[in-house]
Amino acid sequence: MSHGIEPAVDDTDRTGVWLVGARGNVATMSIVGARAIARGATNTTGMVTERDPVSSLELPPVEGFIFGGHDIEPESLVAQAERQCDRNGVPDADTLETVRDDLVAIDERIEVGTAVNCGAAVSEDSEQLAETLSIRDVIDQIRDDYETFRDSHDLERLVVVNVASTEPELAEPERYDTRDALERAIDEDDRDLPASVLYAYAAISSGHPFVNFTPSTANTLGGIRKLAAENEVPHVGRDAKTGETLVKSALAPMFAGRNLRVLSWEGHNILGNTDGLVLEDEANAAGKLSSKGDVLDSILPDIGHNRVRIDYTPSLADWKTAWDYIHFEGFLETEMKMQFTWEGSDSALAAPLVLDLVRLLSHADERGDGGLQPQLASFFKAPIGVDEHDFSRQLDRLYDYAEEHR
Ligand SMILES: O=P([O-])([O-])O[C@@H]1[C@@H](O)[C@H](O)[C@@H](O)[C@H](O)[C@@H]1O
Repeated sequence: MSHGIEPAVDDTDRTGVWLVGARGNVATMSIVGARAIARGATNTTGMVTERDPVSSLELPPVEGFIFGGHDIEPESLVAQAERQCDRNGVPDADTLETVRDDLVAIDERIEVGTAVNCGAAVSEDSEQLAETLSIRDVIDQIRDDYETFRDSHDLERLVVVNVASTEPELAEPERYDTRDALERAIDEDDRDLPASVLYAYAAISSGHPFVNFTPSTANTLGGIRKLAAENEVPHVGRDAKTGETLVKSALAPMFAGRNLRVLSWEGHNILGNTDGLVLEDEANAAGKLSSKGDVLDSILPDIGHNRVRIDYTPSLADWKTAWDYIHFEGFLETEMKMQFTWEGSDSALAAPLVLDLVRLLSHADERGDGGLQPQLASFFKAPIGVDEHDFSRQLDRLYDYAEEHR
């Protein structure tokens, strides 16, 4: 039995983290971050689970995480991390050196995945599971990869996290609203099902908690939600709230609370990483644009004009800039303006949340709490099954949960 190179903190608590899109920016930064924490090369700033009251829950230590994953990107994890270090300065060169051997070991556990129905922007120049396989065969292969990983590392639990590029939206998702309809579609080799659904189905039908960090369809399908509820498997999503939308969901309640009428809110996002490149394709961008825009519609139902743009600016690499212009009206019909600029390292904002979500879903799984996890809504732009978008109210739910279960 190989435990890989990473030290486990406690042999009875070995949590496996299976990243779909394991060589992408967010996955690479999550792995680098977890291993840097384990090796004492960085601290846990940015992790919600390291702050009271959430830190009082019994959560698996990040130092004990064992990583594996799927990807269609053949270039190694080390090469990805080196590129991020050179282009973005994150991680810095010293941190990268500290975790380099870990990355080499983890890279050997990354299996070839599928990008079926992910659009040309994602699947060009990739290595993929053979297109001749049936949908059922692809699911079986994915499940096999999960189980081999779990068994060979003697894992207590395996949490699957989708951090792959955003897929185009699935047309008529209500076709798969029941478990029967979804399973029949799989048996009939329905070629409309996208990769995220296959990964989510493989995970949840095998009893593995699932996180959808992206806007892709995955566990939002009715059939998958029913399967998770019936099998009591915890799952959560979708589209992590890391930057501009995080600020919006904290700021918009202020306008609502003071009865200031927002006439227009323009949000312009520019970034130069692979996510930005994929989102150049209109079909892939549709889901992201709607989860970013819907937050304001829900907090400010009488908003006059609400628009979000995302543009690819290659030279910015992973440094995402958002410029928001808010035109609003106050007493005596006085028109006023507010603007803000957010400049964030896209992956460094996302990575600690990946680690938090693995810990929190493991906690739910350990307690036997299956199905959706509404206490985790603050992590997402479009939390499945939760209508509340106000960041501080969402956080209250998490804090109440932590107080109750500490
Ligand atoms: O969280 P946020 O800054 O509003 O939204 C962001 C998107 O605008 C961006 O395109 C994507 O790359 C980020 O991962 C994140 O989802």
